[in-house]
Amino acid sequence: MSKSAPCQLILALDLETREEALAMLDRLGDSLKWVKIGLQLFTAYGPDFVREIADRGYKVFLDLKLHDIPNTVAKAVQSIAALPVELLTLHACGGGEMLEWANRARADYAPNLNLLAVTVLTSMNEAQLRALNVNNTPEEQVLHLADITLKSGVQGLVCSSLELAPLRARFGNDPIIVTPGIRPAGSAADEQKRIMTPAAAAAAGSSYIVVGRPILKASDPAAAARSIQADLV
Ligand SMILES: O=c1ccn([C@@H]2O[C@H](COP(=O)(O)O)[C@@H](O)[C@H]2O)c(=O)[nH]1
Repeated sequence: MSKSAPCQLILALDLETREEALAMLDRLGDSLKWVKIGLQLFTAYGPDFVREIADRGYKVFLDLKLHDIPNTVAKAVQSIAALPVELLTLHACGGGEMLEWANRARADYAPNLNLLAVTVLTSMNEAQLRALNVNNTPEEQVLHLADITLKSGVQGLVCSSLELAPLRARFGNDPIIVTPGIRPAGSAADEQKRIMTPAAAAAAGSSYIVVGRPILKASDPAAAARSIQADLV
């Protein structure tokens, strides 16, 4: 088992406009290395926005959560291979075949890209899984989907920090594990249900924590980001 690298902060740049997003990055300064572009800004501004963020020197995590038939997902990965993206998400629920096709497209067209399979969304709890006829606990379901994902050859997982300990115990330090659902102590409750503090997530073995609103909505976003980063070392 290789030694785990230090946990890093990824900013979820979930804002309405390109101008707001760039102004936020200007406020946050140099210490931020990773930016996650999600559905909100990608659907508004597309590949040009991805290039613009990468041109500013950030590493880009493109969070599109692809979920379709294997051929369609593999072709999307092929298209994304032309972009300066380091991490890309797809849904583990698409199944092993979809994940294998996506990973083959990655290997053929973008060997430096890492794919991450989203297991159980951090906004979901056991009751919500039951409503979908999934009778596993979130932890059991994450481990089940992680087995399928890692057998497919995909490089990493997205899950909540609550599942880090059992995942690291089963799969070791090699898989990239990215954990959203990060809330500093004292944060107000919202739709994120499986949450952890930055320090606890880093200690539990997260490769990258993803943080959006606790930074974006802070009165001083740069101070909020600095305080989270200080908790990771
Ligand atoms: O299970 C998941 C997968 C992705 N996300 C994304 O992470 C950020 C979290 O933002 P916050 O404002 O810190 O809640 C957001 O972009 C989600 O799309 C997730 O939360 N959970």
